[in-house]
Amino acid sequence: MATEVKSLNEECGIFGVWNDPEAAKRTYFGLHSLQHRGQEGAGIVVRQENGQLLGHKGMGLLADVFSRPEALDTLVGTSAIGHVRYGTAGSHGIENIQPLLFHYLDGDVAMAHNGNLTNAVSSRRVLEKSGATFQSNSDTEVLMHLIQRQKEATFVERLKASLNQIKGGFAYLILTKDALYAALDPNGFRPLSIGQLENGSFVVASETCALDVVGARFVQDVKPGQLVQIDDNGMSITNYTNQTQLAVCSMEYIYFARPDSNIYGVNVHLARQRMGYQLAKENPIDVDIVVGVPNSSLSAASGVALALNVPNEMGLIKNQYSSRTFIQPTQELREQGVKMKLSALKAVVDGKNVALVDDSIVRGTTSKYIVKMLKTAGAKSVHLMISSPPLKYPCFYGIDIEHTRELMAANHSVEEMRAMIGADSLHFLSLPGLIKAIDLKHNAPNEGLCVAYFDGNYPTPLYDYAADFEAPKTADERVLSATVEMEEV
Ligand SMILES: O=P(O)(O)OC[C@H]1O[C@H](OP(=O)(O)OP(=O)(O)O)[C@H](O)[C@@H]1O
Ligand SMILES: NC(=O)CC[C@H](N)C(=O)O
Ligand SMILES: [Mg+2]
Repeated sequence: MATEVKSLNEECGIFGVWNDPEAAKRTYFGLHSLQHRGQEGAGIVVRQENGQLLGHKGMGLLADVFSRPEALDTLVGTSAIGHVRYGTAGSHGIENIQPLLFHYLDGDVAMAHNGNLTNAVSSRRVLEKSGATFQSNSDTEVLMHLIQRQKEATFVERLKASLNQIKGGFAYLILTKDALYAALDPNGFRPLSIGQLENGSFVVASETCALDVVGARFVQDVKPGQLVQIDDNGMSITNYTNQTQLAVCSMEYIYFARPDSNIYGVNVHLARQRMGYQLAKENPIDVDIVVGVPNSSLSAASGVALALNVPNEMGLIKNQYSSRTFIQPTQELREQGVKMKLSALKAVVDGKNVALVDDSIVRGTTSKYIVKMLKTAGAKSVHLMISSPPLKYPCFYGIDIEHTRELMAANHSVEEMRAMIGADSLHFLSLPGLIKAIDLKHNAPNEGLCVAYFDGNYPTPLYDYAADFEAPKTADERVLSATVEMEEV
């Protein structure tokens, strides 16, 4: 399967609007600002005047999917939802591109989902046994079939009952002829914000950067366990469950979200800057310049430079046209991908001791290559500073972090990693340092953050994933298994 060069894969972006004459175009602009969250495919569904839903979707970037003006012009209606996808479950084909659209006798339903359900496979098995026929093979669709099987009288009641049956991470937007619904999982793993346009219409989006782009005023974040209903009477918010505890994904702050977004009132750029600041306070190294790895680490690099009191220099350039490089996932081609993406500035790094700042190490491909590149460009020494703790555990709630076996930090000590990467020193931000830097101050474990990728403490049971979950081996276990393998030879 062809895959993108990126090793930390994005998740999905969702956007919805109710009662706006420019619903489809508004959704297009909102989705455009969420493009960083998913590049596999995109789609928009509108509610037409007769109450029926009409959609257009395709593979690739939003601008490719809507490259012909007619595609957007035919989506006439005053309410819409849209989606940009990076798949976490099911195949990567057109059948799983969202919004998913269903036609029933009592009305059409469309849904867009960011997150990953942890009980989708087992739920689907039960649903199929009782006669359900799925149109896709992604986890998202399970919710629709659950809704159809509930006995309650109203759609809202059936929806609430179904939301209590799905597990894992989800931010859902659901469009019917009567309303736009937004629902967030009981841990609030994924961000979701409500805004209001000048004409009074409500919009809902994965990130606040999408509210800004369509000219909406921020109203509030959707909270864990909430169901928001927006219709011609305005907006109402209820809870479909009271068993909630905030555990918003810390990787949103570290890497995924756009720097101009705010999640639970915390600006992403400033949080990254504080991560860098804290990282340098924990590791006060002696260098001449700080260089951030573009783009996602530039905020953290500014914080490192501030704390070390040395210049923050542009020692690396990112080719802005390389992000769509789909290649076969071999290590050699991955390295070629980094080469196409980043170049060193000899004029800046020659003869310098460099603090190189990146937000994370997944496989180590980027770091290994950049350290080599900076040294080739004349850097005297390269000290790699990572503005998050070592990534050791996979994510099951909606971001596609590789399997344990591919995570460098799950399989090697920090000193082993340093040697493999070829850096003069290697430093990570501590977990308490990360929590302090994000500064959510929420009354929940880790101040309301999910940090399972770093400490393996998942806030929920893993359901369908529990059996296959491979915890990283300790150093002793690694030695033991290597010995067993040798004996077997
Ligand atoms: O250790 P690795 O396997 O190389 O993965 C880590 C890198 O991946 C991410 O960047 P990415 O290249 O995905 O995108 P970015 O340009 O948005 O930072 C992350 O910011 C690190 O730089
Ligand atoms: N990255 C996501 O949020 C993906 C949503 C959904 N699980 C899908 O695979 O389509
Ligand atoms: Mg990067």
